[in-house]
Amino acid sequence: MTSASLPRVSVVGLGKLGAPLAAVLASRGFTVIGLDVNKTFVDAMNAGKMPIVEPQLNELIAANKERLSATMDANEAVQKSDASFVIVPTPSDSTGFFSNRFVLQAMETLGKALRTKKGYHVVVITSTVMPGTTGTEIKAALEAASGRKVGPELGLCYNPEFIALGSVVRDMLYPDSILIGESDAKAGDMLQTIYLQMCEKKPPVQRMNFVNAELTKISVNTYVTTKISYANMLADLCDRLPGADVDVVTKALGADTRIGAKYLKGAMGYGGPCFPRDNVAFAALARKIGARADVAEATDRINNHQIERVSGLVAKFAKAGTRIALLGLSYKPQTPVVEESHSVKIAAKLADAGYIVTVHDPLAQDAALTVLGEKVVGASSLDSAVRDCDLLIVGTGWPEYKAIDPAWCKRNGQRLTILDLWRTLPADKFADVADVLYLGSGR
Ligand SMILES: NC(=O)C1=CN([C@@H]2O[C@H](COP(=O)(O)OP(=O)(O)OC[C@H]3O[C@@H](n4cnc5c(N)ncnc54)[C@H](O)[C@@H]3O)[C@@H](O)[C@H]2O)C=CC1
Ligand SMILES: O=C(O)[C@H]1O[C@H](OP(=O)(O)OP(=O)(O)OC[C@H]2O[C@@H](n3ccc(=O)[nH]c3=O)[C@H](O)[C@@H]2O)[C@H](O)[C@@H](O)[C@@H]1O
Repeated sequence: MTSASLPRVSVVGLGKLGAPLAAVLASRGFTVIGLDVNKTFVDAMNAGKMPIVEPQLNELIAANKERLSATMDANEAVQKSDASFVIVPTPSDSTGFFSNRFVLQAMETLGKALRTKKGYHVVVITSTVMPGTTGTEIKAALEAASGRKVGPELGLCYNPEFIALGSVVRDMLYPDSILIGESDAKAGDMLQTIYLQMCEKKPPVQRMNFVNAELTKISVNTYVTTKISYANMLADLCDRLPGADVDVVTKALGADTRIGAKYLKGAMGYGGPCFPRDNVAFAALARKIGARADVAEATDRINNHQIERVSGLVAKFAKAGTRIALLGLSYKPQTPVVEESHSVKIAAKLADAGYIVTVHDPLAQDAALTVLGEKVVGASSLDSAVRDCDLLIVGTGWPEYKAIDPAWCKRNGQRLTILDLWRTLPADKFADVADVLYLGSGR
């Protein structure tokens, strides 16, 4: 299709997910206008450089400038588009439910703008929302603000993304499948057309009603976290069984196609802005409506237990007052995000237990220090962190740490203990100077 024959798209919320979606759509020929309440992001998109760490993002924005713009004016965004993707935050509340307050604000501004727009428009909710809310409060807010009924003149879809930070662009271009919850076939057809043009390899498209799509989104994340906690439960077992090695067991397990090898590494727990909260939301929903969610609840408990598991192990090797260097603070490598990071939680727990903790991260050190405050000290460099400690912990498996020089680990007549939570360091390289202990293997 030519750009002129494609639907024009607006993306509401130019954050970690919205900015890459806008850039990927523009790179596939769509004319895209971004809308955000944050002027910094709008200006940055117009200047061609977003302050978001995501591979390929700024290259795509720069290469597709002529089809990509951003505004703070909802009227402009609505007038210049046929479909609006809403990707605003849905923070968890104290009960574990996601709050729709930003989505409802977006319905209000989009709805008002739609009052003066002629012709068909589809509103697509991409933010993760609680099952049962697109067809109720979100639809009601859109209809009230726009003065239109969802139907022939106004489409509504729930269309979550299954992308992981650090590979957002690739995941958008090559998704396993596309999930569309639709108000009616006309709305779903337009969204399917957009995806079949946007994705490099045409994915299967699963179309359904809103609630099934909403449930599928949090079920995928909840199921995957179950796999991770299962692997961590195995790792805990292997720690205590002489000769056992969790990598050997999970490799064999994953070879069974009913199980599969992905997300089955027995190591630390899962963190980040999505996995922990989606799992908790799933369980909270089940409890609210009288269903059971024992698996999700156990998954969360095992995940939280990983912090105790590591601090218990540290206590075996080090007394309070010991200088510990903790390397890696982001919730996974290649991102500055520290939300629900196990490493950050471990750093706080060790500091509270009286250890002297120095932390290092290639990208996330400042963000982590904002959370940890003065409990810990930020390292001035990787080598100083390694040289000036009595116990070294590799908490997040950044590839950079593979290059640690064994000479930095030399201690006067003593061997350094290294707890390598993700089995990142090549143990043999350190054989002369340090004992590298991997979690998940019986010693
Ligand atoms: N980041 C991720 O890896 C994924 C996020 N999600 C979901 O996507 C949603 C957004 O997540 P992120 O992009 O990470 O959030 P983010 O916080 O990085 O970005 C959200 C953006 O929305 C803007 N915004 C807030 N209210 C607005 C409004 N009324 N109108 C216009 N813009 C508004 C903010 O200024 C911000 O730029 C959440 O529901 C999240 O659960 C889903 C899958 C993956
Ligand atoms: O709903 C979301 O927002 C997204 O959440 C995750 O994406 P993300 O959090 O960016 O990152 P992942 O790479 O999946 O890692 C999540 C966490 O799981 C951990 N993990 C991963 C794999 C594994 O075997 N074990 C394990 O603990 C990682 O270290 C990390 O802390 C999902 O992978 C995406 O499909 C989903 O769209």
